[in-house]
Amino acid sequence: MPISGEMLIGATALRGTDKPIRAIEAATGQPMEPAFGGGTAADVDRACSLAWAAFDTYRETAPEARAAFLEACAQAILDIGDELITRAMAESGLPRGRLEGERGRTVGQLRLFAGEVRDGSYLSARIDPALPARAPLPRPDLRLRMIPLGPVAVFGASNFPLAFSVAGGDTASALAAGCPVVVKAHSAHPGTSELVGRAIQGAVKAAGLPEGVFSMLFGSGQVVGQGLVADPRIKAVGFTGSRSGGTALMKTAAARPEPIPVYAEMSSINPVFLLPKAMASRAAAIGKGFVGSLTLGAGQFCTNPGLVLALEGPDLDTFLASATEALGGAPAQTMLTPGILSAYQTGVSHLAGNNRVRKVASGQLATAGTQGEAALFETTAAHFMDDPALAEEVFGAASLVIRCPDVETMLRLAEGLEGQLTATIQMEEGDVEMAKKLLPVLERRVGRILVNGYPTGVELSHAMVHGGPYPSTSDGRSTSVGTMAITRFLRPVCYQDMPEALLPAALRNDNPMGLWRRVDGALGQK
Ligand SMILES: NC(=O)C1=CN([C@@H]2O[C@H](COP(=O)(O)OP(=O)(O)OC[C@H]3O[C@@H](n4cnc5c(N)ncnc54)[C@H](O)[C@@H]3O)[C@@H](O)[C@H]2O)C=CC1
Ligand SMILES: O=C(O)CCC(=O)C(=O)O
Repeated sequence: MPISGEMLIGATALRGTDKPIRAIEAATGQPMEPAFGGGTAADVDRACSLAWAAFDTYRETAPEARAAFLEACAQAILDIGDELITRAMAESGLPRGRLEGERGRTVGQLRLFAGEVRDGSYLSARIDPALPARAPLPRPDLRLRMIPLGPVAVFGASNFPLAFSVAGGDTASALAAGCPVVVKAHSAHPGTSELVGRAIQGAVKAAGLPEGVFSMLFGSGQVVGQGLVADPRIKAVGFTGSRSGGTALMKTAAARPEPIPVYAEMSSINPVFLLPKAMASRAAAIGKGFVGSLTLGAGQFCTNPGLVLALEGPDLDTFLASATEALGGAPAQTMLTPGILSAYQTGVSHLAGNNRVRKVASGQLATAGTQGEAALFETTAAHFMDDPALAEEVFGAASLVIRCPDVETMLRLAEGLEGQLTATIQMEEGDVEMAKKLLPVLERRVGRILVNGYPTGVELSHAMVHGGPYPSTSDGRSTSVGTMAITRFLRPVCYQDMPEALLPAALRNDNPMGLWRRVDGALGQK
């Protein structure tokens, strides 16, 4: 499929007339063909108008039709073939194996949501039958179902050009909920975005759905990004990126005459707690495993383990020696964009230049100006507490180890952390008492707590939480990965004393959708 540089607005493809964007080949730093015309305010208006026009029809599609559409999107992405992988490799610098895996995850996500739509439990159907004889007052007939919020603006992420981008988790969950989607493609991978966008556009057409179910725009954060979030027909926002970008969108959304929810995944340093018995039994193995997670994808994961907390002592020295050795074998890696590389280098040089921080180890030296070198630093708990800048995310393969004098200090540091996507505990049976103290603190701070693993690599499943308190996300009440993500784009409506003829299928007496429903408080399939 030739990449044209056009935006996709409903069923049409057109060239934006605002400042053009070119992808930069990540490995060489050279601009790539073609140029992608940027969207204007008029393009935003057209995409939002089509999305709004599509909403009432799309939201009432039968479960089977919507599920089949999601599966058709997945198949259409696979049908692009190797061109998708080679273009994504060029634009992102990520290796083939990673992108093939990411494509599998993207497709798997769409299929998982197809299953969720068929299952129907997300509708949360509840029926409280009327109690006309209740004294002192009769109870009316009350029925609840979840309905979709409306068109959703989705911002593609730079670091996952497939799984968190045009057809990524936010798009999949919004479409599953019954919301049309307008994507602002990330300028780092416009060609990949166009290929995926055309696959979705084709699936919309083949399913006979209204064209406004999906649009995709290129352009600037100011015109297209802000324009979408301010548009009155957009009713929710999904975003993965920087804290400054996410908080700017939160402000715009909150300042609208009708404020809307923003689900922004932003910065997280994902603390790893190394408990004493685990360190006594396997400090060297933990050091090696940690470096594997730290350097995955050049560290460009929001789940990257950027902070390690451990007790002072010889086991910590063993951990550091092992991590140093593993880092010595870690090649420098191409980073996603010149901007992300330069932000990473600035973050690393701030740590290196901080006289309260010591550089422990480095990865192999860069062989090209587009590569980032991994780095490991250490400091003391006292210095960490004194200098809030040390808790800021350095997006890339850099991490800071905190030497804690005792368990109480480790707990105090945990208590002082900002909201995080994940926290990891490395522990053995003998660490249970300490872990019990840590757990309530972490529950208040993070979205996913894992034991004896590493935080990078999020599973697609029903119980997954990929979210967390601010600033890891703008709204810690939900997840961006896993089927629970559908709830972000839904709200409840209650139908009181509604005649059967007006009730949605989910709430009719004969339960034509065969849903599990809560009838008079009891869950059952009736
Ligand atoms: N924690 C995480 O998951 C991630 C964090 N980042 C961080 O973000 C930095 C920059 O990377 P990007 O991916 O380019 O993120 P970014 O936040 O700069 O951009 C993401 C998207 O939001 C838009 N945008 C940014 N600021 C905006 C604003 N004020 N108004 C409207 N739209 C706006 C951009 O045009 C782009 O489409 C990285 O160096 C890293 O620190 C990046 C990717 C993932
Ligand atoms: O760890 C993962 O698989 C997901 C990471 C992520 O969501 C991100 O980097 O934006």
